[in-house]
Amino acid sequence: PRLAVLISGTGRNLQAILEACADGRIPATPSLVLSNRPDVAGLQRAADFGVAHATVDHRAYPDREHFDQALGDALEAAQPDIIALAGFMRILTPGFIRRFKGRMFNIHPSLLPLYRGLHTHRQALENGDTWHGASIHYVTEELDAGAVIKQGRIRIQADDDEASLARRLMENVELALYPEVLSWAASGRLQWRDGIAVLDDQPL
Ligand SMILES: N[C@@H]1O[C@H](COP(=O)(O)O)[C@@H](O)[C@H]1O
Repeated sequence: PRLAVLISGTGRNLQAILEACADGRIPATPSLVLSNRPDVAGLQRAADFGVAHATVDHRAYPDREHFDQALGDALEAAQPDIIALAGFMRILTPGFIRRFKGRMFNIHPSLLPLYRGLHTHRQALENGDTWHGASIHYVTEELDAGAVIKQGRIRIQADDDEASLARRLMENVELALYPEVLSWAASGRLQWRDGIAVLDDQPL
């Protein structure tokens, strides 16, 4: 299968995904990396792996609909079977989501359904939570509300601040979580059935 990845910045999740494709843990071919921001570190990571990459700059479009149309056309041209949003920070329109629904995943840095949207680390700290985590879910029209496939968690430490919590979550959870789920999707073990995530024929 062909895998496309959408990014907006640093690309640490992208790096973990491309490494897992390169060593066979994800049985898929990365066919395109798309960014909505030019000159971000993630694009250089794609270049280092020899993966096709491009920018569709959201600032060049009059509104979300026109941007999403262009983004969707660029994505479709790469004929991806699987699409991974990895630190992609644009809210996508329903029209775009319907175009790719059932084969599009996102990583969100919270234990969904807790803390949809932004500032998840800050909210977990402000609420005095014991646990914090990340979730891989299918992308649907409602933000961060698609079927959750897998989560990983860490215990919040007394001396944690937003930066340390984000770093520990990335290192201890996110970088392993996404390659595992994408290996399920690429091997055909994971399927989308009418809004439900199904692994090895068992609803999750
Ligand atoms: N959606 C969130 O944005 C961050 C992106 O980091 P990177 O993968 O671009 O380094 C990650 O923490 C991801 O969960």
